[in-house]
Amino acid sequence: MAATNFVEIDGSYLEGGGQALRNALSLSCILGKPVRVVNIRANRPKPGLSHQHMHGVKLLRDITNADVVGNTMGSTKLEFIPHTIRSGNYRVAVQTAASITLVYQMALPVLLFADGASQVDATGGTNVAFAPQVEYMDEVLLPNLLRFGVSFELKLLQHGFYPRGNGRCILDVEPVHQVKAGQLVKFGQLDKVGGVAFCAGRLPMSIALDMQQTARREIHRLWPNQECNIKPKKLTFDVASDNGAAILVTAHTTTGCILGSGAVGERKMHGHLLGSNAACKLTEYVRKEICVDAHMQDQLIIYMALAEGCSRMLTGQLTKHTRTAIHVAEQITGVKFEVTMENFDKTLVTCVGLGQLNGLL
Ligand SMILES: Nc1ncnc2c1ncn2[C@@H]1O[C@H](COP(=O)(O)OP(=O)(O)OP(=O)(O)O)[C@@H](O)[C@H]1O
Repeated sequence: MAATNFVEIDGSYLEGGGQALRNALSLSCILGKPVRVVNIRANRPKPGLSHQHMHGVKLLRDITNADVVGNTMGSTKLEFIPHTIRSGNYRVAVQTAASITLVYQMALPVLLFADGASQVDATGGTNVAFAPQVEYMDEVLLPNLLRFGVSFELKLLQHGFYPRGNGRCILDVEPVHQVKAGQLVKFGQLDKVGGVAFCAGRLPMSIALDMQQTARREIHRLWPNQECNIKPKKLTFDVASDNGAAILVTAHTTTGCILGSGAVGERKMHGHLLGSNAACKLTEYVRKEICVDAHMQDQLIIYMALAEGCSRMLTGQLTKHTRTAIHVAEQITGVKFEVTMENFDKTLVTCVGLGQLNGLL
């Protein structure tokens, strides 16, 4: 039997987190290229695969009927040989608070290249630290992806927080013929500030109000007359049974840019700190007049690499996550990203994508 020709990705490069694995496997499925990822999450306190990554790998294995070696807890090496992408209804049951959105981050680009509509019903964490909150995926990622001709529908049925999880979402994805090049370079002017500040379980409504009011004060300190519609909420028991608190603040510009900034409460819930953290980051983006926020940067790289034509995004300084995503995308797709400093704190990222066609439609 002929030896498999793997593209080898070093998971310890730059950020050294799970995102290199997620991007590598998504691209592997879309391009039909076997990949081997070594040194997985080498820069994390507990290196190797954790629940979220294992569930993500299993989901991509199911979607592409892949041959997989090394998908075990703590594994630092994985070999993945994908076959044809199949549309369908998939279920991911994470028993911990591992992030549902990170599992979706892996599956969404792949399902765009399937032969029909798909659904992924997932349980796990919906609002956890170091991952996009479900609200961010819906209110920030979705409108940014619409610029690339990509859409999805996300239903949040149950919130899930650290440590128990138990959240549940359903993601519906329609396939595309091709991803379009996205243009995210004109900031225009700040139009609206919105968002949500919520708490759940035994936490009092005062925490949600604290987050909302502190965030609003921070926005008004810079722009006293700015409309600022952050909704405070106490979630009802039927949609959130455990204690949890989180905020997402969004800025919408006159040219249609949407930037987001969030914070999730951990053991001690200080509403004013969560509110000011989220709002301060957002005001920094708006003051710089960038079109793509610090977390959206790395999440758009895979779409820029796959798109037909030249995509451009104007953002702040590149994060390590973004530089890692660029490195992985360049290695697997062969496309080249160009990064130019516009100012000392603004960066223009350009990429002529692969123009990957969905051969199954
Ligand atoms: N507050 C946030 N809002 C939106 N997206 C976020 C936020 N925090 C992290 N992310 C995104 O979540 C992803 C995390 O990637 P990372 O490689 O750190 O994950 P991981 O290694 O799987 O997790 P871990 O940090 O547990 O090792 C990145 O795409 C990052 O942009």
